[in-house]
Amino acid sequence: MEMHIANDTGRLSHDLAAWLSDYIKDVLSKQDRFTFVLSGGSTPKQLYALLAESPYKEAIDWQKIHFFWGDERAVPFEDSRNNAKMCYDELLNKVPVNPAHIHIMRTDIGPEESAIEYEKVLKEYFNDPEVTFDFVLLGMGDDGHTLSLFPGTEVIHEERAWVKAFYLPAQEMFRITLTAPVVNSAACVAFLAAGAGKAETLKHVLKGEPNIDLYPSQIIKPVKGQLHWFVDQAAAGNL
Ligand SMILES: O=C1O[C@H](COP(=O)(O)O)[C@@H](O)[C@H](O)[C@H]1O
Repeated sequence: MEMHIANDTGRLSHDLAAWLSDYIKDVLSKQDRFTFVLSGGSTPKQLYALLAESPYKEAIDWQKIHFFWGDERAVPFEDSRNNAKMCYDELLNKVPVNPAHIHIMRTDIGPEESAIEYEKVLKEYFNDPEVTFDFVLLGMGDDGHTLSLFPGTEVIHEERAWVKAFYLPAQEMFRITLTAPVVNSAACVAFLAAGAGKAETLKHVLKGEPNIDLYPSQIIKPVKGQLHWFVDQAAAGNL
C-alpha cells in the first residue's frame, strides 16, 4: 500500500490528477484502452474539475478511456445526489470522451434490474473474471463506507455477485454497488479521502484491528493490483 499525503484538499487533488495522468499514459503505452471506475460523493469533485482543465484535458487520451461507476444512489439522473450526474457535470461533459465508452448504473429502471444489467455489462466487457479495471477511484465516508458498502450491511460479505442492489433504510433509498471481489481484482485502486471528519475512521481503517462490518473500507485489498491512499493532512491527523 502506498500513502500520498498532501497539505490540503486542493494540493491533494492536484497530486492525484498528476499521478493519474501519468498512470493512464503508462497503461495506454502498453494497451489500447483504459478502464476507469469513477467514484461519487463530494470529495472527487475537485479532482474531476482539474482533469477537465489544462494540462490534463489535452494530455489525457480521453477517447481511449472507458468509464464505469463504483456505486450509485437509486435516484433519477437529474437528481443532484445521482453519482453519474455529478461525474458528467464535473468531468464527462467537459472532455472529449466517446459517449459509447460511458457505462452508467441505470436508475431509470428498478435497482435490482439495474444491478443485474450492470453485472451483464461487466461480464461481457471483461473476458477474464480475474482481471477487471485498470483503475478504481474510491471514496471513504466519515462512517468508513466505501462504494455503497455501508457498516453493518450484508453486501460487504457478497462473494459471488459483481453488482448488488439493496435498500439502505438510514438514507431511505436503494443503492447499487460493485462488490468487493470485483474491485479487488482491479489493476490499481486509489482511495481519495479528505477532511478532519474522516480522521478517526481512517485511523481505524488503516491501523486498527480488522473489522470489515464496522469499517467496510478495510475490505479493499487488490489481489494482484496496487493500492494507493491519497489523503490530506486533516484526514491523516490521527495516523
Ligand atoms: O455515498 C457515497 O459516499 C462515498 C464518500 O463520499 P464523500 O462525500 O465522503 O466523498 C462515495 O465514495 C460514494 O461513491 C457515494 O455513493
